Amino acid sequence: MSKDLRDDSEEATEITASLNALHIQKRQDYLQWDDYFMATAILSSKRSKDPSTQVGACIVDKHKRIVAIGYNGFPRNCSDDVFPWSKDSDSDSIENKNMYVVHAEANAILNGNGASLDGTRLYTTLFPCNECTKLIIQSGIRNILYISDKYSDKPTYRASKRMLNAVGIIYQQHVPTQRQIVINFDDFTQQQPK
Ligand SMILES: Nc1ccn([C@H]2C[C@H](O)[C@@H](COP(=O)(O)O)O2)c(=O)n1
Ligand SMILES: [Zn+2]
Repeated sequence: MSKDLRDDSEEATEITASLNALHIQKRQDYLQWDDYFMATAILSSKRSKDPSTQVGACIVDKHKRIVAIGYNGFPRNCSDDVFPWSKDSDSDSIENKNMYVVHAEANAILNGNGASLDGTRLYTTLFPCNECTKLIIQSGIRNILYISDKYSDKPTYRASKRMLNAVGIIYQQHVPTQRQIVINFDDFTQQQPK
């Protein structure tokens, strides 16, 4: 390497070091988009009252804008304290929660406030069932990212994949770029001016 080039690269390193010291370089550990949207779905799932499985969903348009969020729960005005959370009784029983729960994906689609969902991506913490898949297809969602596929052997979920494959909606398991995201309210309440 010529002396001039070495001098230049040394100077660049020094400038980077000075900028780092002044904290005016952009942060490197910011959330990646897919992690951000899936984390939003996870945060939404925390609102669910279902004692066994909490599901969250987040719908994002092509401009990376969140257009809707949802989680699994009973329909509006069907009290969480009156309707049953059990699924022990047989599936046809009116004491089975599945008679009443609106799935996270369905709630997200319904929460879209009438905005077109054409060409959007769905981030969901659990693979969509066949009923939600019908809504996903009809609403124009084109991609699905999910975390868990724990019910993949059930006919309901096999039917989902059959429909998704038939219409060419792409689904893939989300691979996070960071293992965890910690939310600590104290980080903000104790923030000082810099
Ligand atoms: N893709 C899905 C699948 C299920 N849900 C909801 C429906 C129930 O509230 C709960 C599953 O309960 P489990 O059978 O595990 O006791 O999750 C959903 O919202 N989206
Ligand atoms: Zn569903």
